[in-house]
Amino acid sequence: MDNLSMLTDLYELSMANGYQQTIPDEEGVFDVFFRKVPDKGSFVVVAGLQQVVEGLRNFHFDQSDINYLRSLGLFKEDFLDYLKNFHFDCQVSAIPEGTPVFPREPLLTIRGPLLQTQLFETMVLNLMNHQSLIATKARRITYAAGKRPVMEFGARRAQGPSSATYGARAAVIGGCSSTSNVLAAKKFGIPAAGTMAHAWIEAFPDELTAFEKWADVYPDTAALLVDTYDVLKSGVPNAIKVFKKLKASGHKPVGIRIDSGDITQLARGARKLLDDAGFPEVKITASNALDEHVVMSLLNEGAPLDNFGIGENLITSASSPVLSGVYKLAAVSDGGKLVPKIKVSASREKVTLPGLKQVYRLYHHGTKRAFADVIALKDETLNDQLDVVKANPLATKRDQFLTDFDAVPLQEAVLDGEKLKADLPDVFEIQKHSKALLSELPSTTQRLVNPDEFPVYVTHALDQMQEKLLEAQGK
Ligand SMILES: Nc1ncnc2c1ncn2[C@@H]1O[C@H](COP(=O)(O)OP(=O)(O)OP(=O)(O)O)[C@@H](O)[C@H]1O
Ligand SMILES: O=P(O)(O)OC[C@H]1O[C@H](OP(=O)(O)OP(=O)(O)O)[C@H](O)[C@@H]1O
Ligand SMILES: O=C(O)c1cccnc1
Repeated sequence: MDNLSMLTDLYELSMANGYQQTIPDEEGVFDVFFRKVPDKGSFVVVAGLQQVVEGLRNFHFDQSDINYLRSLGLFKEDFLDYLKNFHFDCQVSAIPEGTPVFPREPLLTIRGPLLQTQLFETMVLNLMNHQSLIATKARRITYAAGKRPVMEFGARRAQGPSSATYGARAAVIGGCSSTSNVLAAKKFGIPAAGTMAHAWIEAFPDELTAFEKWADVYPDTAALLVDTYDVLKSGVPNAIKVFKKLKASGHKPVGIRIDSGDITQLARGARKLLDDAGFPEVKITASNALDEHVVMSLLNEGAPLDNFGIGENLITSASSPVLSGVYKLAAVSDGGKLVPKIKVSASREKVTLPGLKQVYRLYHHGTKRAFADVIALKDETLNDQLDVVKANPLATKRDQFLTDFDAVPLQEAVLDGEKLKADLPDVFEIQKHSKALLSELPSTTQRLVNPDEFPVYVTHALDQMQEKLLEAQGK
């Protein structure tokens, strides 16, 4: 990945320069979390950690960066020297990619020299907000598609090259099976997949010739686009002619793609024509501005579809295009001792959780059925008789008592300085991990429309720490 150190908001550098002149030796702890799930869903599929780790390990400023920063006339030479000789010296712990996570949970925590930790905010949020957003959207779409593979087709509509490429990675984490984006396929070991465009059909004198020429070039992988002229009167009958020839010469016909019109009606008609011609194995792919709702609607209508190709609505998360993850200070050292901190806000909902923390997923004892998450102080041990408080300050009946559970910590150590402390699995391993954890959530939490909220609690100790800090602020 490119060096992203300069992809920062100016105020991070201004603060870091200021810390160096005022409290140069203090330590800081920052948490990444979000408050609102896109698309009124109940969870986010967290993603982007691998790029965060690469970004942090590769964090440096070259001479041209230093020259530019000097030209702003804001920074002391000592600070520019510090940046020039930058040496990453923080500890990072994080919830692994692919994990379904909930509002207010610390997804990633960075502890280290305050002026360093401050510098990472923009880059970390940029990477995690984007990939988590697209992984979450992809999970919604692939959930709607059930077992039918979804190909990611969005590169042409993504908001720029990096969104196309890292978006394809996130799409696979969220359940897509392949991508048309060759750069992403190469970079992340994703199967590269695709069919043909209307241009190919239009480039030949007629549709049948176009299909025949394609089949000559790709006899074993031909998936023919059948909607350039008329799906049922021309596209599918011509495809069948070509499939018959392919079969006669020992090849296996693969599929057709429908990219316009009423997909259910057209897929039904196409399926009948293919079956009647002796091609029940030929697969039907649908595309054309699909999203989770259209996919669900097509399948509810009984459309005989085998695959989906999905671009713009997936790669831009068009229906809900922002994940507002934040990076908030949880503690600062004072003379060597960490002091928990909160951000006090006019809105009670926005008050942050102080201190070093861990998130636990709670399972009914001896089962794989998750029923709640608990955010605790890092040095707490959770016993099996647990008084907790709902993490959402606006919730009613906040106090709860939990028992008879197994608690699994979610955050794990990832970096100690530049030293990697955790495995960074490949995208399909992450996808597998994600599916396994999703299957542990209640089905009512998993559904797309009006899902049940999954309870997230904080321990009494954490709640009390927050209350004390609020009182100290006169709140
Ligand atoms: N049976 C269906 N149920 C629900 N939505 C459908 C169905 N068939 C198609 N759609 C979706 O309806 C939307 C509009 O379809 P429409 O056929 O009007 O597309 P279009 O883009 O206007 O067609 P064209 O590509 O020919 O210009 C697309 O998102 C498409 O995926
Ligand atoms: O609709 P999406 O989910 O983004 O899927 C990708 C679309 O990209 C291609 O169309 P193209 O960009 O050539 O234009 P079109 O919309 O006119 O078919 C393809 O035929 C799909 O329709
Ligand atoms: O291969 C395809 O069919 C494809 C790729 C990108 C966009 N639309 C379609």
